[in-house]
Amino acid sequence: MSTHDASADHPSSPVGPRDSSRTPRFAGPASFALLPLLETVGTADIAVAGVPFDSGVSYRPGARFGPAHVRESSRLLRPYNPAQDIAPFAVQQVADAGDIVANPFDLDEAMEQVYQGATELLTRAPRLAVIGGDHTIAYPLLRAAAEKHGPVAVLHADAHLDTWDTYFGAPLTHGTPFRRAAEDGFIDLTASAHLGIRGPLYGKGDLDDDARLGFQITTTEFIEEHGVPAAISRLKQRLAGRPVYISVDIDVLDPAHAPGTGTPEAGGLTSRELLRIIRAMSDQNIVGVDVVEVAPAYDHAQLTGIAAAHVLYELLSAMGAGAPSA
Ligand SMILES: N=C(N)NCCCC(=O)O
Ligand SMILES: [Zn+2]
Ligand SMILES: [Zn+2]
Repeated sequence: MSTHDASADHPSSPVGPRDSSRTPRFAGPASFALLPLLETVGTADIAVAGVPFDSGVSYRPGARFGPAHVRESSRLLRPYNPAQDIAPFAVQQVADAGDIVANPFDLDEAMEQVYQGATELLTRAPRLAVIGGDHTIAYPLLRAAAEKHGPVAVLHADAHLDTWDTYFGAPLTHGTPFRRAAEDGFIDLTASAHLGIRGPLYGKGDLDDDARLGFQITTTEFIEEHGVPAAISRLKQRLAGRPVYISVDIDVLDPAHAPGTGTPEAGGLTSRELLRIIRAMSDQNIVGVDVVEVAPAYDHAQLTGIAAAHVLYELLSAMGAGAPSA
């Protein structure tokens, strides 16, 4: 066990998480992984930001409490990740930027606030790791990412396509962000993929619409049939060489692994499968990530919060190992 931060011996190296061998990890406020606040370190390589917003949901509400729950569930994370042989908070400065505020009563204004908030944060940290919030927030986050990098290859892990058209006539909901982002040119549709798709649809046409947009689908059945390594090489072939944005809807996991979510679907990935797939993305140029749809009111024993915290930790590790973002 290390008894000090990465920063203690090397003042110029990144400021690491609060040292939980000196201050109990259950004491004090919960930033993500007990990381320093962005306002303390000024600038960072990656800013972790919450977006407590769930006015886009079609079923169970509550993802507005996701950021606080994932932070609270992340206290046990340790500084060294043996699975990727990396200390993600020592090789890069990661800091918690707090929450981007979004109007819960005006979805259009909220989307603008998330876009502006992300854009402003990108002046202080070149890459963002966002905790949702419902999946609607991927739209303004992709807008901000595309403005910086051009259309991004999206790796979208989710039980749902999220390329539906409208709900009750509303164009922006948590079931539609990738359709809107595709229409607006934020996504490189020659290199984007859904992972973990399963469950009932409104009709076969949902798949036709999605295919017409240009996404590749790796279903849960594909993983069951061919295994995780085959899924990984399929995804890598698809993404290769592009700036990659990874959006993880926690409902990609089976409800046994992540019950605390708004639209759960049986038959999902295990957290072990998802973590392994994320690790394999460490050779990609990951320019931004989000982990969304954690709804703590439906969680038990922090199962979903801990899964989401580990997913984000693995993403941050992969970003630390991967190609530069610029
Ligand atoms: N993005 C998430 N989690 N769910 C979308 C579900 C859309 C529906 O109610 O059909
Ligand atoms: Zn989903
Ligand atoms: Zn989703």
